[in-house]
Parts: sequence; structure tokens; C-alpha cells
Amino acid sequence: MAKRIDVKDLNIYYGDFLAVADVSVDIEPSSVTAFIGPSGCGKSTFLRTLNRMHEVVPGARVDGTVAMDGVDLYGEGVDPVAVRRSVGMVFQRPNPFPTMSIAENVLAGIRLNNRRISKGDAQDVLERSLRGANLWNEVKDRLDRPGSSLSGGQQQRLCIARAIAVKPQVLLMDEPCSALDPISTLAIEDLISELKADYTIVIVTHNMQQAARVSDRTAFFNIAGTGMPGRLIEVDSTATMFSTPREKSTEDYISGRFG
Ligand SMILES: Nc1ncnc2c1ncn2[C@@H]1O[C@H](COP(=O)(O)OP(=O)(O)OP(=O)(O)O)[C@@H](O)[C@H]1O
Repeated sequence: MAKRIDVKDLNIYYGDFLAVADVSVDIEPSSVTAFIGPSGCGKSTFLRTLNRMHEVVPGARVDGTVAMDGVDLYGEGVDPVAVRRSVGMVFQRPNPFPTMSIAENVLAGIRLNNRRISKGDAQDVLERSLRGANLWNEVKDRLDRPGSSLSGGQQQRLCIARAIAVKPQVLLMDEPCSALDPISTLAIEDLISELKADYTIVIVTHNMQQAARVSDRTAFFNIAGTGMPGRLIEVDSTATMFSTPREKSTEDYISGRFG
């Protein structure tokens, strides 16, 4: 089931460097939230705090809370590996495991989690995940071919299938279409709209049209200057953000006046 995320007073550091300051935002379940803003304002950094990937960088840390359905992901005793299992991630460049087949790619997360799975169950997961990622019809006859034999757009859908195979509650997407052609981009955007029935989705995008097309809510981040922390400036329904934002900087960014 999709979960809600409530972020409160979050500061995000790389060592001593405060990269993103004082973020508070609520992310609704079964919705798509877009993070937009100029380069370096901390969108990807913030995204990675939502599944505890940020702390993989040596010296990186946060203070504040990120609660999923009321449970602080940074609370004592919370296992970051379990967090990453329930909050899936799709990256900018499609990154299937190159030596694995299409089927092995989809099942990789389950196998990495050391879950034993019968052949029949594996077949069910495979089909459910590939159907969920709108890829089944294109690959069902060549599941044993390498993942790298697919087109870029298909590879990205394979990565989405791999992410949803472990039944996450939240899906984070960091510029998932930036390496794709326009047709593959539309396929992923359609898929995002379908997936939001079952998942809470957060997407970082530089593409304003994409944010307007796929998201229910949009969060605008900005940075006052190099070496300064990024900040969340404004978050609202996407319709409001794109028509009557409260802040002038939001309007300037959305209308292409900077960034
Ligand atoms: N691994 C890292 N170590 C140290 N500083 C980092 C690291 N990754 C990012 N930063 C810094 O954190 C700040 C935010 O970077 P981030 O990549 O999150 O921004 P962004 O808004 O996603 O940018 P872009 O749109 O260009 O991808 C920047 O000042 C960046 O230099």
C-alpha cells in the first residue's frame, strides 16, 4: 500500500556542508509529487534522504524527521536496508545489471534480499512486475535475453519493473527520463500516472512540461548562491504552482526566466 511521508525540519549535510536547510513538507499517498528547481539546489540530495540513500556517502547525515505513515525513518533501531526495500528508486540513467537476463534483472531485488522463492512464484512476480511497468508484451518472448539488449526506454521500464518487484510503498525517481527519447519519455510518463494508484511517487525533473503533465503537487527548491544551502521555497498543487504561485522566484523559474 502507498504510504504518506511527512518531513519535518530536515537539514541535510555532506560533512560540515549544509546542502539543504530546513525542509518541511507532506507527501500524500498515491500521488505524484515533482521536485523542481535550478541545478545544485538539492533536489537529488533531498530525494535520497527519503530512502536513507544519502548516508551512503561518507560523512553525509541529516537532522530532523522523515516519517513514513508516522514512523521516523531515522528513528532508533530502524534498519536502513529495510527502508530501501520499502522505498524503491529509479535513477537518471537506466542501470540494468548488464550480464543478467531480463528475468534475472526483475528478480534481482528479491534474490538480493535472500528471499527464497519458488519457480511458480518467481514467474508470477516476473509477469506482475513487467506488466506493471508496461513492458510485458514487448519482452515476454525473450525473458532470457540480457537486460542490456533492450532500448534505453525499455531498459528504464525494466528498472521500474525491478523496483516494483519487491513491492515498495514509495517510488523515488531521479530524472527518470533525462536519458530517453520523447516517445520513451511519454511511455514512462503514462506509466507514472498508472503507478500512482498503488505507490506514492516522488520525481525530480528539470522538465517543466513533465512536472505539469505527471504530478499532482510540485515542490520548488532554490539556492541563494554557491556554498549556500538549498531551500524548499514553495509547495502546492501543480495547477496552482503553474498558474498562481505565491513566490516570485517560483514564477520566474517556471516561466524559464532563470535556472
Ligand atoms: N556526494 C556529495 N558530496 C558532497 N557534496 C555533494 C555531493 N552530492 C551533492 N553535493 C552538493 O550538494 C548540493 C546539492 O546537490 P544536488 O545534486 O542534490 O542538487 P540538484 O538540485 O539535484 O542538482 P541537479 O539539478 O544539477 O542534479 C550541491 O552543492 C552539491 O555540490
